[in-house]
Amino acid sequence: MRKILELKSLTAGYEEKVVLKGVNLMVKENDFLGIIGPNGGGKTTLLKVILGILKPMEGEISPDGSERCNIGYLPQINQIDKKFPISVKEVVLSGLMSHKKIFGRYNSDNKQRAEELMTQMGIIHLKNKNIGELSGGQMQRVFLCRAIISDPQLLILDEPDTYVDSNFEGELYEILHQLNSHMAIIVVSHDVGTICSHVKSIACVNKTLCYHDSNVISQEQLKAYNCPIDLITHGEVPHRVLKQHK
Ligand SMILES: Nc1ncnc2c1ncn2[C@@H]1O[C@H](COP(=O)(O)OP(=O)(O)OP(=O)(O)O)[C@@H](O)[C@H]1O
Repeated sequence: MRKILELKSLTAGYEEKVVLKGVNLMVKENDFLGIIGPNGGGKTTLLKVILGILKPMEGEISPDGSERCNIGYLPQINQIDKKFPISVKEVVLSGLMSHKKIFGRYNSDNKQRAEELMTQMGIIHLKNKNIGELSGGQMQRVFLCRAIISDPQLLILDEPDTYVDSNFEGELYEILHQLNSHMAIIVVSHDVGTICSHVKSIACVNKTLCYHDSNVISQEQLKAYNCPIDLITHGEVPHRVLKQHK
């Protein structure tokens, strides 16, 4: 499997504050990696480094600069300015912004692809609405269309299950599995049970990164993670084993 991104001995943070230290991670085509970790553990910071928004303090990211693979990104919905006057259709097409000339127009193929994606996500009837008029779940679908319209090599989703009802959650992971046949996926989620039942590998991020080349993590392995977490497993045993009541 071809490598599309690698982080080596990476340290990253903000001004004097070190958030991530000694992080090593390799992403290969068709990987489906789930990132879990406590609040403030550094998951979003890791995504910012991968996206090239945040420069590492130390370490190496390869390929870098203009060589970086094409990345589609679904941000946390609460980070989006809902007052910005832009229609659903324009948001979806804006995922192609870096692929067209400045002031260039979207061509008919671009518009057709946007319509296909909006139909697939069940939001075609909203295409002329202003983004600020949508519910959180509808907005998730719009931004997912935007993230995949350029057919990226790597798709990154930051908490895609927020605002999403259980019907669409099933559909969402079905769509992600289809996309995973031709793109690598990294998904950050607090819904550990859901994420672990869909991904192929897991990274626990809490200042350092512990990588598990499987979607099963034992309690022993979680000790390295250094924070309380449910036991995640699949098959004969329940998906979550919660602590006993005292
Ligand atoms: N722009 C910033 N400037 C300074 N500190 C920041 C900045 N962004 C995040 N931090 C700090 O970095 C640490 C890691 O934040 P980050 O957002 O990466 O965590 P996270 O694992 O994504 O958390 P959550 O699960 O709450 O989304 C936190 O202590 C946070 O306060």
